[in-house]
Amino acid sequence: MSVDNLPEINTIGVIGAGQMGNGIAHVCALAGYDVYLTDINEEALSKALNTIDGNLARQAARNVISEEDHVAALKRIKTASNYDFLDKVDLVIEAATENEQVKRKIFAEVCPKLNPEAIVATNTSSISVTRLASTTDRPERFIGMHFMNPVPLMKLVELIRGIATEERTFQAIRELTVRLGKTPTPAEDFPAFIVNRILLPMINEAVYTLYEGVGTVEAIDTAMKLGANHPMGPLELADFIGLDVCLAVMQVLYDGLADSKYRPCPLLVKYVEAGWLGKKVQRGFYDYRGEVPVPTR
Ligand SMILES: CC(=O)CC(=O)SCCNC(=O)CCNC(=O)[C@H](O)C(C)(C)COP(=O)(O)OP(=O)(O)OC[C@H]1O[C@@H](n2cnc3c(N)ncnc32)[C@H](O)[C@@H]1OP(=O)(O)O
Ligand SMILES: NC(=O)C1=CN([C@@H]2O[C@H](COP(=O)(O)OP(=O)(O)OC[C@H]3O[C@@H](n4cnc5c(N)ncnc54)[C@H](OP(=O)(O)O)[C@@H]3O)[C@@H](O)[C@H]2O)C=CC1
Repeated sequence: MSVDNLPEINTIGVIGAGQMGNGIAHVCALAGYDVYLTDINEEALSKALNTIDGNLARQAARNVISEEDHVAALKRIKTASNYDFLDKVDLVIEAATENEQVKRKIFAEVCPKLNPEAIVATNTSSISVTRLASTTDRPERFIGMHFMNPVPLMKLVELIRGIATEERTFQAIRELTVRLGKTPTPAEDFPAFIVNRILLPMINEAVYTLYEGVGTVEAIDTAMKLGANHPMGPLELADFIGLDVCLAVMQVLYDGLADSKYRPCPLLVKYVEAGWLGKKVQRGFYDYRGEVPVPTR
């Protein structure tokens, strides 16, 4: 459906400066948008800017972008430790922790400070967009915009309409996605959408395979890399995504679809309870503290 006079998007606020937030800020700034990046954790903000700088430098060194693009993109990103910038943005992309209560609290604080026309997008991996939208003052201008990790490299963005999402909101975010150099794919608003409905049960099954002693960490990852041509083994990928995110998605699938086939593996639960959340904390199915990753089982 074509919709005239789509809302103009020039300035974007990104909430949550973890691995996804920094990737989203990176691609938005590189595409010419002004970006405000915020997080409850000030340390996360400086770490995110360093990561973005490093990733842009790597792209420039490999001639994917020019050095001028690198410098200009970095200049377009402002970090903020409060929400004073919100009246300046046309779009907020929420990329905070995968926890419904955290996200609801963010929307409750953010929405009253936004321009009434501003769009709110969530990068949630699994949570109902309709339910999140219903907690805001703008379900018509609320949408799921699910980027893939690592954001600067992955081409896909799943777009998820909530039940009330207006067509012009969908089309504006679709157009933005294309301007970011990504391919949008619509997904219906059911638990974990498309990619994670398929990918996360595969990862959970890999953890069961480890739990039941069918293979070691190394054997399972080697088997799937060489036997199924996956770029990363499932346990390496779980560490890369974050084991907390993997568990949260499995829990949403298990609760939302009420089917025991989505039961999170107890070993995945144990790793999360230990705080061994994967690469971002240097330990998960591999220990990353040395020169090369060492399997932890
Ligand atoms: C959980 C959810 O809600 C949804 C999800 O995101 S699920 C996760 C989806 N993502 C995946 O499945 C990723 C699977 N892995 C891969 O595709 C690949 O391993 C990979 C693309 C991440 C890395 O590829 P690789 O060839 O092994 O790595 P490497 O050779 O080091 O890097 C390839 C390029 O990526 C760049 N790169 C690697 N990691 C990067 C990162 N985190 N950020 C930015 N750039 C990165 C490198 O600079 C390199 O660039 P050039 O090709 O220009 O040299
Ligand atoms: N990891 C992945 O591969 C993918 C993740 N996603 C989704 O993206 C979102 C972010 O995930 P990811 O980047 O991996 O997670 P991270 O844990 O790397 O980052 C989340 C960041 O959000 C911060 N945060 C927590 N509460 C608030 C708040 N109230 N206001 C602002 N910031 C807050 C966290 O701070 P602190 O650490 O101090 O709590 C942390 O810095 C999740 O919804 C996730 O499901 C989507 C696609 C892929």
